[in-house]
Amino acid sequence: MKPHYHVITLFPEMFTALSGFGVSGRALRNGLCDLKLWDPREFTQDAYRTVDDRPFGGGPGMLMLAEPLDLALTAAKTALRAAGVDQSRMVYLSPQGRRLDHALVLELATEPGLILLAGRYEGIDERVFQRHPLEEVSIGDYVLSGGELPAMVLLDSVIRHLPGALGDADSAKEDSFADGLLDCPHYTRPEDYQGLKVPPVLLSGNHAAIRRWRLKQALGRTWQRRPDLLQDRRLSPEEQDLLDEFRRAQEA
Ligand SMILES: NC(=O)c1ccc(N[C@@H]2CC[C@@H](O)C2)nc1
Repeated sequence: MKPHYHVITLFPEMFTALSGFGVSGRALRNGLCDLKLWDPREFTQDAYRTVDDRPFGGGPGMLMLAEPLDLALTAAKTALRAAGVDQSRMVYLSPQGRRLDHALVLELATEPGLILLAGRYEGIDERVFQRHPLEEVSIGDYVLSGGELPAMVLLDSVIRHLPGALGDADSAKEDSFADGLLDCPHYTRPEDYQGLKVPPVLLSGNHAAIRRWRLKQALGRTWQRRPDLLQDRRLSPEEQDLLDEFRRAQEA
């Protein structure tokens, strides 16, 4: 059953960046999933279609009003139920959230429905969280002007895991983070670019040696750049040997 992704956003046109290009665009076009955008402004009842107001207690900027968000979230839930999806995970993108990582992406990729709330201004009225079981998710420790780009980052990474989204060739791209390591270096034609050569093993046709070389490079890079990832990852005897080889070569 294809997953249904619903996003509450004041700027639905931004989402052509996801729906109009590449892997995510093809997945949507091919019906591997669908995307529905809900503009809170459509759920206002005043003549000025007001979606924001000043914060109680003072302070800079504006906040998104609870009512238009509450009505839009409820509309999305109702649409999902009509499509046969009873329980959808509801996510609010914010720097206060759980960090998005491979594990969370895999979890979200199994959901038949997702409702994402992309905020603007300084944020949203807290009472929205009392009306809806929103989980907060962050794509990193920095502040953005809106939740739309984080929503698209989340959806792009999730869509890549849907069956059929990636051809077999591309799915290798997932392998590195899937096995808890950084990616190895990549090379394509020409064999000699401005005097810079391709590692001979990659031209050897010896697939066992190529696999080992790539694994060694991935282990070495992870050790150099993200040793924290190696904390949580047991190494096989072969992997330990390859990493030792890499480190000895570094020290030589
Ligand atoms: N790091 C992140 O994932 C992130 C998410 C949202 C965001 N900004 C929005 C604008 C107002 C409020 O809704 C939150 N910034 C950073």
